Amino acid sequence: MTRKNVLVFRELPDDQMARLRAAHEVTVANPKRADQRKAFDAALPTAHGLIGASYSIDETVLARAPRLEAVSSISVGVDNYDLPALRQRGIVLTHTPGVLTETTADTLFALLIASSRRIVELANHVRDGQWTHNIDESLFGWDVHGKTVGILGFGRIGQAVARRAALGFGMPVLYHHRREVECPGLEGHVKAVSMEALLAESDFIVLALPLTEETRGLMNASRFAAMKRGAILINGSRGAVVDEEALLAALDHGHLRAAGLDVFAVEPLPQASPLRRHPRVTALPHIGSATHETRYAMAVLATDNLLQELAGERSECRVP
Ligand SMILES: NC(=O)c1ccc[n+]([C@@H]2O[C@H](COP(=O)([O-])OP(=O)(O)OC[C@H]3O[C@@H](n4cnc5c(N)ncnc54)[C@H](O)[C@@H]3O)[C@@H](O)[C@H]2O)c1
Ligand SMILES: O=C(O)[C@H](O)CO
Repeated sequence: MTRKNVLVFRELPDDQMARLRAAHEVTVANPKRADQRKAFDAALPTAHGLIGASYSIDETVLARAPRLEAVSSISVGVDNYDLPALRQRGIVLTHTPGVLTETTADTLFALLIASSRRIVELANHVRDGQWTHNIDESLFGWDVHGKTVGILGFGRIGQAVARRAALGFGMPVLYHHRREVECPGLEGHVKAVSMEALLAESDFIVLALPLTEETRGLMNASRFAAMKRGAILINGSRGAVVDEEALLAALDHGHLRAAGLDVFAVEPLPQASPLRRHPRVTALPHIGSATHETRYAMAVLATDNLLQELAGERSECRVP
């Protein structure tokens, strides 16, 4: 088989680097690091395959990559790729659905519990030496079990959150989708409703949507106003699905009780962002899938995808 040129943004686990090197010529260069930018720019014009995550691949990058055949994203979200530009050039894009579903759902459920039971705030209370007498009700949290959770983005991750909520915590689950979704094992626990009903009836709203032109800014001031008073927002999709200023206003007016956020419009979250220190925001550094096991599984799948595509085979993880 012809050896091709593969550009890797960041070192993969050793065994996956070895698989790539056995088949192809490999360059490692991270376009986001100033000290590696030159190497990236030098390798791009001859690259047949790219593999990595969270770097924006648009027309300006593609114009400098005339030999590119396949891009393997180590993520399920593909909002940082210019899909029409890739399609127009006949470049295949693959991603890593499925292998991160359960871990990401764990993270979102952890955020949900932490936000409602004030876990981070109260752990800091102990750490800061403030636990000098029994806490009073000013530090009580709110129940999770039995409350209603509304899920926007009822795909793999949304349904995995629903399973945790319904089967583990006795929570009725609402979702809003273009069509009714079959959920084996969850019959009687989940209900498809209108967007209005989901906003009005949910104690928690969990976002597990892709970022698209349709979902950008979906959670805006009027949707926050339509949410139940005292509800909690959990965002595990992409930051830009939420209007962050409107979210801050809804928290400050007291209409929303809290927010648990794994993703932000700008990442890393800028030092000046009020979301960093807001007393009712639990902010995580985009760790939905960040466990040793899951990141390894994502690297293996992304390597499989690229090796298949460069060998002229069709991977099962092509982005349609
Ligand atoms: N926080 C993290 O680290 C992390 C990890 C993995 C995925 N994600 C995000 O989660 C997203 C979902 O991943 P998934 O594997 O569950 O994808 P998926 O495709 O299985 O699910 C997404 C669901 O959203 C639905 N949807 C799309 N547009 C909608 C709209 N306007 N209104 C209502 N529903 C809509 C789709 O029909 C689909 O059912 C990814 O695209 C990514 O952005 C984040
Ligand atoms: O989309 C994904 O897979 C996660 O957000 C990691 O980038």
